[in-house]
Amino acid sequence: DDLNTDAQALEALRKAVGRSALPAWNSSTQTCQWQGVACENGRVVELRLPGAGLMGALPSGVLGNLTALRTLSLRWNALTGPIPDDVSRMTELRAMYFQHNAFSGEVPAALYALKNLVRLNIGQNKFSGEISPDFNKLNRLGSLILDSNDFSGEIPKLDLPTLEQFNVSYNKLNGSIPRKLRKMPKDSFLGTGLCGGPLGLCPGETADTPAGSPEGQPGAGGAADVGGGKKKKKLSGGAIAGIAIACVFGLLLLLALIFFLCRKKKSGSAPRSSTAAVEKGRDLGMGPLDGEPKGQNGNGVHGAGAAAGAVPAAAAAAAVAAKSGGGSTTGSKKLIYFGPMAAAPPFDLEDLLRASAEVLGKGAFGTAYKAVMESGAAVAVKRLKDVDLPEPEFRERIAAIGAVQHELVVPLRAYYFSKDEKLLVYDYMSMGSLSALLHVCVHVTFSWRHWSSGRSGPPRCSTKSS
Ligand SMILES: Nc1ncnc2c1ncn2[C@@H]1O[C@H](COP(=O)(O)OP(=O)(O)OP(=O)(O)O)[C@@H](O)[C@H]1O
Repeated sequence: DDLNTDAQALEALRKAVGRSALPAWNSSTQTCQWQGVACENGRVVELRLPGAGLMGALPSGVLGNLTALRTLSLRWNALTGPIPDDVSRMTELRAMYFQHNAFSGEVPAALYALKNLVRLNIGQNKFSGEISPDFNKLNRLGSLILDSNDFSGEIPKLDLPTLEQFNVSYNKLNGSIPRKLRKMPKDSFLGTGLCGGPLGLCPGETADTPAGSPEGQPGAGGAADVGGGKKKKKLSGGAIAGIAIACVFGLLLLLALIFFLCRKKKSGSAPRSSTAAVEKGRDLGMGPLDGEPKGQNGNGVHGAGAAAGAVPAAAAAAAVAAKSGGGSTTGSKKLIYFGPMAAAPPFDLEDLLRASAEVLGKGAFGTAYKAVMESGAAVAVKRLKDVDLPEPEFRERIAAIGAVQHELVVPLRAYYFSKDEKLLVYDYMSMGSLSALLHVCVHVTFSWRHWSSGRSGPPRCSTKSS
């Protein structure tokens, strides 16, 4: 490997393709001074013969002897045939410019041995076959120009980290542009059947297909999947709206279900007591049996509208009791009377069931109702709550109360007992509550003049002034 060897190679090249084009190359002049030749350290390092009128096929075993060559430019000539295999010996080659010739055949495997190649331009020739993935071996390439040839098939996955210029335009290529090449401009791929990247979406590809996926997209012309990537489809706006509506609807349904279950649990967990019976009465549409006292001002005074909203509360309670099978222990489902009334009961349970009722007041042991029966007779019914005595004991205690006879004690006339319902029936006292009279009239509207005038009868209240 010396200049002499280089000179012989150049002379052989001239004879093969430039006999008429390179008359100045003769032995009378220094090799390094020949047209297009540049030397360095006694070796030919550059051969530039662009548009020199070279014709024919490159001879084998010639270029390979230029082992120090770094730049080989034979562009714009009429060179034909394949690139000879011995180019692999030009291991120092940095730049190869073969564009605008008529080279043909496949790119020889020998070319991929030129590891130092930075610029390779074999565009505008007649090269054919597929673009080899072996171009990846030329990992110093900054420029790879393959345009205007007869390359076919798909572009292989090329991963050339320093590649800045790439052109495969006007070849018979198809399929998807590989991921790493999609950054190249559109001009790099014109006149091909390629898709993706700067050329727009491939069939079946969506706008948000990640950069890593295109290699997996089917190419135009039914090309096979070359990358094994996965399609990732974006949800449409309609689908997102549908999902959102479904979520809201599902949430509402869930809330409704929870609400329903809570209510069911609440009603289901209530103890089977008079309170439960009241709730049952409500469920039966009997009205507010155990709410705020109606027709009463909170101190036991029956107001003008006392009867408003009257409901068959006691009757309802009794009915509930009867329905609940509460009389099972007695089997009678009857009112039990005391004293002389026991012989000739003025009304029975049925009458009480049909009576309309209004709440008089609530005490510690239950609620008192005024029950007015169809006959017009009125009684006060105390509906006991939380009294959980066995029937014999209850009867015994009530009998003791029923036996009390005193002019200052409201007589207990009858009672009803069942497991879930216990009613005490008293005479109805129509004069109102002493407590109310004391608290409202005495402190607020009691008239001393009225009192001192010596008029008879109870002091009257002025609801207006109170
Ligand atoms: N027999 C009756 N006639 C007229 N009104 C009555 C009668 N019994 C009770 N009331 C009215 O009903 C209110 C409540 O009576 P209730 O007996 O429930 O009160 P309480 O004695 O405080 O109750 P508890 O003994 O359960 O604590 C009374 O303040 C009164 O106004």
